[in-house]
Amino acid sequence: MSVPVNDDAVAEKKPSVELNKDSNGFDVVILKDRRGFSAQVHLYGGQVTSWKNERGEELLFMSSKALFKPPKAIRGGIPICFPQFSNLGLIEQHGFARNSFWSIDPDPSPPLATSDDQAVVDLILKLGDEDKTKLDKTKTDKAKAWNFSFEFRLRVTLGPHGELGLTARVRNVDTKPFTFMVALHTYFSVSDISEVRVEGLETLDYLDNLQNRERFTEQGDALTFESEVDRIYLNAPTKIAIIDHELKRTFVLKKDGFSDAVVWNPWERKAKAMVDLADDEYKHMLCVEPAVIEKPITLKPGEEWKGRHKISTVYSSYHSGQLDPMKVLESLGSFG
Ligand SMILES: O=P(O)(O)OC[C@H]1O[C@@H](O)[C@H](O)[C@@H](O)[C@@H]1O
Repeated sequence: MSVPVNDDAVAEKKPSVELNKDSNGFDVVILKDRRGFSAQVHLYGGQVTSWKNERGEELLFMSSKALFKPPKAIRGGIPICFPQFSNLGLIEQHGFARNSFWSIDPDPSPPLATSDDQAVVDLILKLGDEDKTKLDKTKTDKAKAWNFSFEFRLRVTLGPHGELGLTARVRNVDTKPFTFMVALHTYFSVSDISEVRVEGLETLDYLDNLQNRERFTEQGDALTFESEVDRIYLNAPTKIAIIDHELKRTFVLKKDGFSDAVVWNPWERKAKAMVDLADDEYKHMLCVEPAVIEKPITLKPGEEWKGRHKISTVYSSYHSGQLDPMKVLESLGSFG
């Protein structure tokens, strides 16, 4: 059941999209839908940094200590890991997309678009032959180790029911093949990590980043959290649900083109060691990230890869114990 809205008020509003500046002077795109949902996308990182519902409540987690200081990545929202995940390669941790300045994509035109039921922005990060020299100067030596001409297009959409959609497309415009990993490192805002469970990953195999990426099989009914978790779930299904008992709110994730899903919470000790996360903030965040890690993608010249990530919220009157834990995903069958 979604939160009731006044249909007359909804009919009067139109979706909107505009380019603006944040308080640090960074370029941001603000999307608004008819119901009062909104999203903010920073051109720095091509990163969604806010997604709010019609009551103005933030649905993504953003650290109170996030640094808006390039080349540091912004801690929260949806950073993009590309062309490498974590330290699984020669270049910097999680790649360079999250600390590069993206542009508004002039193709398709117009790049900031609205229709009756959605607001859209198209961003691009590219490295063509003519850009290589320019980008090389701004990149660390490590990033130069992945030196191919590519175009990464990101479409961010705020849909008719406030759902947030990200479509990622990577095209090889080089003369040589290249291989990459990618993750949409989504930080969800949760009431209290101890009150949250994740459904959809039961019985899957995962690589445990805390144990030298050894392979295990998930045993439990659903994932719950009582200590640090850092796992790459392999061949993850299309739908995953994050159920927040305290808020009676479920995030429904639908993905396409991303074979894996990362689940991460740093917990107390690691949070304390992170300069851009307050000590207690690990309690209010959970990362669930559509990703391609175990089997990286190779594109020949001219080829393109596409992946989609769509998130929506469902509010329900159930609370812990009232609903069969295995049935939440099934009961969300109408999600398109
Ligand atoms: O601190 P970073 O580079 O943003 O990474 C945060 C976390 O990102 C997760 O996706 C990884 O699985 C973790 O291992 C990592 O610690």
